Amino acid sequence: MSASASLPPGDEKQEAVPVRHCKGANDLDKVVLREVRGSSAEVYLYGGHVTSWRDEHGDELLFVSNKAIFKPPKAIRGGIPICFPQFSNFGNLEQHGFARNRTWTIDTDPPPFPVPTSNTAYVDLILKPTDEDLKIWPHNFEYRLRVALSPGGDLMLTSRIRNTNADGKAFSFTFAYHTYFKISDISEVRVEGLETLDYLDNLQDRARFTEQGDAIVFESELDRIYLGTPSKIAIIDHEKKRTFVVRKGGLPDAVVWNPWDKKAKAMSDFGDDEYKRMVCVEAAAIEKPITLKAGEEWTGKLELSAVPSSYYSGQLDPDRVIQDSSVPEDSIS
Ligand SMILES: O=P(O)(O)OC[C@H]1O[C@@H](O)[C@H](O)[C@@H](O)[C@@H]1O
Repeated sequence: MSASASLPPGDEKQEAVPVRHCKGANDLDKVVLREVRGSSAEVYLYGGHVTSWRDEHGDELLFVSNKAIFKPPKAIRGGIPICFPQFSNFGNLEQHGFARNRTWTIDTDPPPFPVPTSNTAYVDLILKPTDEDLKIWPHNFEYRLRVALSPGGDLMLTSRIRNTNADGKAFSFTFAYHTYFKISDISEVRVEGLETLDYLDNLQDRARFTEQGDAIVFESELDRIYLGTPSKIAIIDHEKKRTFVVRKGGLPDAVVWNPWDKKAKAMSDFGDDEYKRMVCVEAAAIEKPITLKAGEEWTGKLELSAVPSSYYSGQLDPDRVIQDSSVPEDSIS
């Protein structure tokens, strides 16, 4: 059942095919991945952007705004935008870089890649700079993104970015998988795994603080870059009795963001009350930009699982959450 999406655009009615290339909102190309037990994911070629991840019951796990604009050049509000080659305004490019509003292509012949376990549905995408891109960021690169859905329904994103500069020049970039998780109610959610860490507070000119709480809870706007984080972070949704587990490799930092009411109202592509149903926890490399010499490649991985909260019952101690891993460490870093 493993398959890459080299299939021609087709009709979504043929349900059994695990990887399907078809049309999404506003006729944009998208790829649908289906896993044998019923979970699924959707990836738009616009942005190389995952817009849906559903569990085996069909429950959506990612937040996408009802007001999201599926139309270039605006990035899609929700899902997993890719921030590259710049996170936020850490540089002279547009906010969060340009990868999230470029149209990627399906990579039908990616270079050797660890073979996914059988029954994994996946698609390989590629982004290369256009002449226009090279005017604003004068570096040649090949960005290969694999989006995969495991037989258990875990969503796995692997980014491989190669410096293909012919002039031998190095380049540096910052990066984030800007994941919007769908939650029952922001007041019922806590994020564990970031305790005692230093963070830069985007709401206070990026001043540096040390996290004092047992876990992050939300009572107002929050916009922080946690530094040097463990490879595992848990988002616990008490009302839904569901825990999202974020595992990351090659991405030392983690951004936590909720816009709260005022900023929600200021965003044209976001509903006034939608901040209650989302939280962003973003695996990132920000404080220390990644530098690639000509010919070098960097890999950044994200693995998302959704498990019943009882899975962690009695072991919400953050150290336990971080150390208890069902994924071998070497498969993620
Ligand atoms: O509106 P954008 O460009 O998608 O950014 C959304 C948010 O993205 C977060 O990653 C930033 O920390 C926030 O400061 C920002 O507001």
